[in-house]
Amino acid sequence: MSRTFSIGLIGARGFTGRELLKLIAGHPAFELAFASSRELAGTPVSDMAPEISGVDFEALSPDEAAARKPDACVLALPDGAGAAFVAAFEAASPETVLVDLSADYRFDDNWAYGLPELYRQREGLAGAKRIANPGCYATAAQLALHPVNAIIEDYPSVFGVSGYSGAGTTPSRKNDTEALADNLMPYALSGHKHEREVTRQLRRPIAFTPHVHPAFSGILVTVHARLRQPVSLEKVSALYEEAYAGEPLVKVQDAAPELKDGTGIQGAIIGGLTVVADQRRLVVLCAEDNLLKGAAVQAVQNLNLALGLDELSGITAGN
Ligand SMILES: NC(=O)C1=CN([C@@H]2O[C@H](COP(=O)(O)OP(=O)(O)OC[C@H]3O[C@@H](n4cnc5c(N)ncnc54)[C@H](OP(=O)(O)O)[C@@H]3O)[C@@H](O)[C@H]2O)C=CC1
Ligand SMILES: CC(=O)N[C@@H](CCC(=O)OP(=O)(O)O)C(=O)O
Repeated sequence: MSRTFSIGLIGARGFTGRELLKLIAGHPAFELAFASSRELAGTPVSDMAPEISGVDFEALSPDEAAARKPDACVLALPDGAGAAFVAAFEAASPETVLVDLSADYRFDDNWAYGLPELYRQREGLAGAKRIANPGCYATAAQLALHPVNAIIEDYPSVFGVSGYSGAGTTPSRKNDTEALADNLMPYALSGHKHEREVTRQLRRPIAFTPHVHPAFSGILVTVHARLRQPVSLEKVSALYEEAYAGEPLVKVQDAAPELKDGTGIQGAIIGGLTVVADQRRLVVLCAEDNLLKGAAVQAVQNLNLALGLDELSGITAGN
């Protein structure tokens, strides 16, 4: 009988929290230790995740959560809300693996940056104790750019669209379905946190503009990059095929993925590779689900690596 691992979840009522509940429930080696939600405290988790019985949501303080000493705890909280929980675990249960979904620790060298397909070795994700989960657009943009990062010039442009679930459960214009109806909503035209995040990881500036689309979830990024030297489409395609050959969650295809192709899948799709302008300009697209590869699925990959399990355990490999 292989060992099971106790997993705590803080922010379980959120859009990413809901997806994490489903993944934890379906994971062969995970057992939900607790699910924290202030609003839903006292109600059964099965109301949100029917696969999980016998557990109620709790409104746990940081100290109460840390005192439970789970093998791992996922923080699915808005930016800025996780620090008290991190401090409590550092004090009372430092051995607990922490995976944070917010942007709070992505720029902290003491936390591993958890995009396994690109950085599992560089970041030492296997056995890591503190893992910062990448942002949703940042995941798609890096999967699209990393294979050609050495042959492009600065300032690739990234046009991103995300479903409104990306804005979280706190009401805002970005998750206002009436404002979004028949609309496409640009925001953070420059300086978005994912611009800084991708720049830090790829060590090059990018020009990123996000937009919200009317559907609940689904991310599509369209990238334009200038090539240092003329490169044929065949050579560029070979770079992507090689980069993701052994990665079941990243599919490389010829056709440009549409938004819906990435919605609801656990991985990401790269496609639409185009080389124009005397072979000096590259176009590439990436589609994913902001709540899955953009958040919860990636968090499970990171939990698996941190706990010494197969990286895709509990995840249906591929798209
Ligand atoms: N949505 C997405 O597509 C993605 C989101 N992320 C990031 O993941 C994190 C979670 O995202 P998401 O699920 O959308 O967020 P939500 O806002 O939907 O959920 C967060 C939950 O945390 C709880 N919460 C809020 N503030 C506090 C607090 N101060 N203390 C304790 N609990 C609190 C709330 O539940 P309650 O009030 O019931 O306690 C809330 O429902 C965010 O940092 C987000 O930026 C990352 C990638 C993709
Ligand atoms: C539509 C929308 O609002 N999306 C969010 C991205 C969610 C996310 O990945 O945020 P973190 O980087 O904090 O994890 C945004 O642009 O801020």
